[in-house]
Amino acid sequence: MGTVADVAPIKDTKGSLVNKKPTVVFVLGGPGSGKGTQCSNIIEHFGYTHLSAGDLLRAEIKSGSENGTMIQNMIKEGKIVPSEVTIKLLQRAMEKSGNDKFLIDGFPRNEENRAAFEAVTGIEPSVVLFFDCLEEEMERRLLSRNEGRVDDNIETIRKRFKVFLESSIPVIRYYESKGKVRKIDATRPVKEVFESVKAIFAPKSKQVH
Ligand SMILES: Nc1ncnc2c1ncn2[C@@H]1O[C@H](COP(=O)(O)OP(=O)(O)O)[C@@H](O)[C@H]1O
Ligand SMILES: Nc1ccn([C@H]2C[C@H](O)[C@@H](COP(=O)(O)OP(=O)(O)O)O2)c(=O)n1
Ligand SMILES: [Mg+2]
Repeated sequence: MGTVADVAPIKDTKGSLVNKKPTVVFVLGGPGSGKGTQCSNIIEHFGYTHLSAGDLLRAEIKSGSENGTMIQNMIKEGKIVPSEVTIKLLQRAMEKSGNDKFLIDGFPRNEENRAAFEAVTGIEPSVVLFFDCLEEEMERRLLSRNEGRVDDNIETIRKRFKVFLESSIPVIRYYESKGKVRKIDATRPVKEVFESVKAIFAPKSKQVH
């Protein structure tokens, strides 16, 4: 018990999916905890499609969509965009990928995100990764991320930390109560964090000790 392989969809002898629902792993953790970095590592090794809710929202702003200004303003304030917008983007990206295994990064970020995703898609995550990182380390990382993001400034970062504690931690607690959370000490260097991540994804028979 405990690895993602243990809860992947069941296949029959010809390899067809018996359970047609996609496998979803939610990747959670505070801003700057390393979600995106570790997702890039995971997709290289384990055949998942990485969907970052934040990246999808930023692409929606760039595309000139009618929701663009609202999304931009909310991101700048560190607030969470209404679920219907984010879920639509996630669903579209899932369909477009053609894959049936997804790492959904930065979602669900509040109870509304969580309940709406489950109601709309009928999908529950197999596992929830929680990158647990010290706030001062996350702050250091965000201030040197250098991606030109409107929300990587100290004022917005403080607001994002507050939203994380007030709205996202309860989602993690919810999944903890269902035994789905795999907590990883994310304050360590990237390679060390990935070693812990690998142990969660690799089937036990293939784990290298
Ligand atoms: N374990 C780590 N140690 C030091 N820096 C890291 C680590 N993981 C990620 N970073 C760096 O910190 C910044 C935030 O990482 P990122 O993966 O974007 O986090 P998140 O998606 O959780 O906000 C990036 O500049 C990234 O290169
Ligand atoms: N489920 C989500 C995910 C992100 N957002 C918005 C609000 C977040 O502060 C920003 C940035 O999210 P993103 O996951 O890219 O940020 P970090 O990688 O945690 O630094 O996007 C959202 O409204 N709803
Ligand atoms: Mg990210």
